[in-house]
Amino acid sequence: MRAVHFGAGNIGRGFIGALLDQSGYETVFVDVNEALIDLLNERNQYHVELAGADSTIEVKNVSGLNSMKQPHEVVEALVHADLVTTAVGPNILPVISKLLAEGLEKRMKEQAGPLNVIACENMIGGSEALKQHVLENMDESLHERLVDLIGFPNAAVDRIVPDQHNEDPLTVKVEPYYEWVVETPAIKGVQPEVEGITYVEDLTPYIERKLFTVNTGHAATAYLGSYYGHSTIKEAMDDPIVKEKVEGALKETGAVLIEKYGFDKVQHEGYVDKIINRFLNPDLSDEVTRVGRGPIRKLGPKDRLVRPAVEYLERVEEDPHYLVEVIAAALSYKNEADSEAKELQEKVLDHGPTAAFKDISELNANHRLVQLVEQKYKEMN
Ligand SMILES: NC(=O)C1=CN([C@@H]2O[C@H](COP(=O)(O)OP(=O)(O)OC[C@H]3O[C@@H](n4cnc5c(N)ncnc54)[C@H](O)[C@@H]3O)[C@@H](O)[C@H]2O)C=CC1
Ligand SMILES: O=P(O)(O)OC[C@H]1O[C@](O)(CO)[C@@H](O)[C@@H]1O
Repeated sequence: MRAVHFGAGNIGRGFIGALLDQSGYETVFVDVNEALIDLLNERNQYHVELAGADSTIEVKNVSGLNSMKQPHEVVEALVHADLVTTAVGPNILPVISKLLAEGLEKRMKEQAGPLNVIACENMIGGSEALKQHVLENMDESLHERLVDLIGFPNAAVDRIVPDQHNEDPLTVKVEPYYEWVVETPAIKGVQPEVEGITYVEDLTPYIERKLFTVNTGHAATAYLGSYYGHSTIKEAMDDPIVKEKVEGALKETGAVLIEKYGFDKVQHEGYVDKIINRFLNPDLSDEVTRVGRGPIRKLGPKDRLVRPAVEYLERVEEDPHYLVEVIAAALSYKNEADSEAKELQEKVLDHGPTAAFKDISELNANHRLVQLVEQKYKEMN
């Protein structure tokens, strides 16, 4: 079996690639990082270290293609693939969709077999969004065929893989925990057999529970951590002021999730505790700059901060004080090395924090959340 995976980064190598190998796939990584691609082709294998577990996984049967220099080879690989996965980041999905559309078009002309494309990104509806980008890059006469033959099942992926510099650039250190959930209704043909995938009928509760707990908690730690002068997630969580506020934010998202999906309160509290312990893993050093990367995306209407805060106002009918503070910290977040953080601070400077937040969150000026954030931002700056 052959898999084509876009993005040979932390999650690509440290999570998806490892499971594909364990499931018997030969994996072709497609990336723009020439050094990584060259090394993958030189060695055809790499190591995944499980942090704190003193164990290493050898990942074999891998190779690489440079999408900038070898677009024709990528198209050919897509024609013969049994599965396509991505872990490139939400903002890169439109970028890879052009080549993906070309490959799928050729595949549909040369063979009629169905195929599934699974976007493994931190976003709601990632595969569906990729499908829309692919359709935009494909002649309309082929749309019906694509919809019939190519499945884009949405997925939720959870494994913390910090940025890292290892002696061997292919080696990647990951936390032992992982969860990969894929929804079944959109699958075409045979359900891909991948060890570690949990298939579910309805992904919504899983992706929302994950995004509004792991990712809200992580983002809260990053933005509050940065506000209080910390540089790593562990350092931030060791600060009782930050920890109390992160736990408060997760109580608010928990209240939304419990009300919305009927989760058991005690079980959900156990899930939150487990996640906070994952943030505290002493064998992983995660920078607040990685976890806080892309603050404009993270302040978006459907993402981990604004969406649960809006739903808290609607469902719990109280003010989400902790989430408001996290949002105000996110609006205050500065990092010259992060293009979105720079753009955010330019927006705040040019238009003021309230107009910047209103624009990014797509909320009306008179929305209660906008008013609360405006007030909190003033107190904090
Ligand atoms: N790192 C983590 O702990 C987790 C990350 N995720 C999600 O996984 C996705 C990837 O994140 P990471 O692996 O951490 O990022 P990363 O930056 O380590 O990897 C992204 C890879 O995509 C490659 N890339 C960029 N442009 C490309 C293009 N046009 N074509 C092909 N490849 C391209 C980059 O060169 C890089 O190797 C994101 O959506 C993230 O939210 C999800 C769960 C955990
Ligand atoms: O990858 P993103 O969406 O920029 O956000 C970083 C988040 O992704 C993760 O790497 C994995 O869920 C978390 O560590 C963090 O919450």
